[in-house]
Amino acid sequence: MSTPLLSVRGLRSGYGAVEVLRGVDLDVAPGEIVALLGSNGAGKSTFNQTVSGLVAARAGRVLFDGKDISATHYRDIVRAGLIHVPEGRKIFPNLSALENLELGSFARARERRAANLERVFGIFPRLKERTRQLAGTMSGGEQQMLAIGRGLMGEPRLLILDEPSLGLSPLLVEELFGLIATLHGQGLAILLVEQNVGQSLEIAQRAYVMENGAVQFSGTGAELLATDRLRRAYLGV
Ligand SMILES: Nc1ncnc2c1ncn2[C@@H]1O[C@H](COP(=O)(O)OP(=O)(O)OP(=O)(O)O)[C@@H](O)[C@H]1O
Repeated sequence: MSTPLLSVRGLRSGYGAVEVLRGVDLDVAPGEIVALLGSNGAGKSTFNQTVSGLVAARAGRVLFDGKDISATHYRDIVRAGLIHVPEGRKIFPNLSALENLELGSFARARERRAANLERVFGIFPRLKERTRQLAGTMSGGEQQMLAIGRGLMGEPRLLILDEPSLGLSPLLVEELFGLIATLHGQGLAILLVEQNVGQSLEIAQRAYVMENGAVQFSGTGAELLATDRLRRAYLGV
């Protein structure tokens, strides 16, 4: 593998007395889609939040583009180009769609805001029709597009998507995975946390399976599918 864009070693974190991550190792190469799989409560969101600086790392190293960001403020992590689209469509419901998008260039790429807005509208034409609508009144799918669009406004070098297909209709899920493939085609590196295991493995170059705060498996989708226990656990086949 080429020099990783994101390189995580021995990462530990948690909440108060609860230890969640128990020494996680994970890499994402430039331009790679990596799927992060695991059952509910395995620690995937905690991993994303720790890497993004929202939850403090207790031990271990997080290198982004070769620099240790394990103790860096989340704003400076965004400035470096690691942008996290959190689980649950955390948009600002009382701001318009346009204002939500503009907030995406608060810390990074502010001077290219207008050009990036046009780019996001090119990817999500539906958002262009709804710039003045309050984000909280948009449909679930529109809110998810808004959350991803806001992430793209900051010109990510690595985009972390936390369960982007959650609650979307099958047609929208198709559309979303097509979009993720398009972004990848444009050279973007993506860490994709998903419950849609089959579709994730189709577009990801590699996958990690996390259980109880530790990586139990890493390899290609084909290798994961060749492991009976994992195939049964994650695909039910
Ligand atoms: N703010 C918090 N305070 C205390 N415990 C938390 C907090 N957030 C998460 N946890 C606990 O950490 C563990 C891992 O949760 P996490 O959300 O990282 O898992 P996950 O793999 O993303 O799960 P899911 O797929 O259900 O979203 C769980 O036991 C959860 O209850």
